[in-house]
Amino acid sequence: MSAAAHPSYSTTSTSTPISHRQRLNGHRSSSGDVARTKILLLGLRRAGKTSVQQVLFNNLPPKQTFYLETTIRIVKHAVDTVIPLEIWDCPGNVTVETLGIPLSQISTIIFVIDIRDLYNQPISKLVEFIVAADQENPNIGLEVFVHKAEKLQDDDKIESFRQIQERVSDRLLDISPDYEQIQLNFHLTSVYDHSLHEAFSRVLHKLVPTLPYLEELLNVFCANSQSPKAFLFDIRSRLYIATDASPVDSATHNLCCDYLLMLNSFGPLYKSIGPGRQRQVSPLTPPPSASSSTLRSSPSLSSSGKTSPPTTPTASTRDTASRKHGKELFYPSAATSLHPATPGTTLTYHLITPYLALLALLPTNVYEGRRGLLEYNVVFFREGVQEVCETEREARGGG
Ligand SMILES: Nc1nc2c(ncn2[C@@H]2O[C@H](COP(=O)(O)OP(=O)(O)OP(=O)(O)O)[C@@H](O)[C@H]2O)c(=O)[nH]1
Repeated sequence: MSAAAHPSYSTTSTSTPISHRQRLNGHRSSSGDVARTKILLLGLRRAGKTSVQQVLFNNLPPKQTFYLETTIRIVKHAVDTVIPLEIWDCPGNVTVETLGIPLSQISTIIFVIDIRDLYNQPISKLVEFIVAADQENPNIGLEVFVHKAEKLQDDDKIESFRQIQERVSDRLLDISPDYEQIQLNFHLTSVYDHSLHEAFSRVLHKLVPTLPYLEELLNVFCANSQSPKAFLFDIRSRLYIATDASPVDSATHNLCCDYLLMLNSFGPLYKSIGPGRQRQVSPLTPPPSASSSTLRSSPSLSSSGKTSPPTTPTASTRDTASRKHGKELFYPSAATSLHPATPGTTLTYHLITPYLALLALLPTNVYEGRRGLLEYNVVFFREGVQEVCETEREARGGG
């Protein structure tokens, strides 16, 4: 997707101590604008830290991570999503002492460990950070990405994953039996599949203070739209920020990720044709047209037994969105049919804020027959999310 359509993820180099700000899990960044939640990427040389950051937040194709140079000093990446993040890509030799700020200012440590590296060194370094974090900031999130997982066959993968967890836990227990209680989260990841996105999304969920409100908005949307699954995605990184209460199955998650990737790649082709004249985009399922007045006819698909006349999918969303976000916006909505056979499923995409999109599975008959009501529910959902984001921004001092 073109850089103009979304705020860019900027990079600054390290490393001045910055003032402490505990509220909302964030700390005012050195640029002075907004309190950013800090995430450290730690691990030995060549573990894959920069690859994780670049693939997620700079759209680097996984194969090109091969050409990344060694990180020699901390690089901070500002990422604007539902919460403002600052991701610190640290060199392999960084220690608690050379970090430049106390761990009390860090929200989460992600320790990246190569799955084939079962030896002493990475585990010692991880344990060193866990012990320091436990003393300085017991609330810190501790996440371990057991990375490059695609390199091993399934059985070896599971065995190595288990061994790494066991060794970390043994080393911690050698130091103190109290470490039995410590909350450490292990994830199998690879830049070559969706596991990295899924793992990082789960890390992010723990950092979003407004998550329960977003989940509730998604639950209401699903109930009123007969949707079996809906996600709120960060468009550019393709991380999901929240989902409804039904369980996430990887296949659905991966499908949504791939659809976003496709839209992001083709987005510029459909870009705005002029101020205030957004082009309707539904590349795979062209919408029937109708009056936007039908959008207001009933608040909920499920509460209406009748089929509403179909309506232009973005009649209201397009207007609201283009008013709010100006002419840079494109792709206000799109949809694709997943199973053409009846009853069929349709995957829909709706832009919610400049960074966030709603992706939802819908029965095709609902999508085709009750489009107006769907759009009505999207408008409610969008207003709710925008309000939550606004509150979050004000609390962090950015609004
Ligand atoms: N097979 C595989 N290789 C990966 C993966 N992620 C990263 N790599 C490779 O690992 C190597 C090191 O990646 P980097 O991202 O530079 O590692 P780093 O931890 O930032 O390294 P330093 O900057 O030296 O600390 C590169 O050749 C990447 O292509 C992965 O998921 N699978």
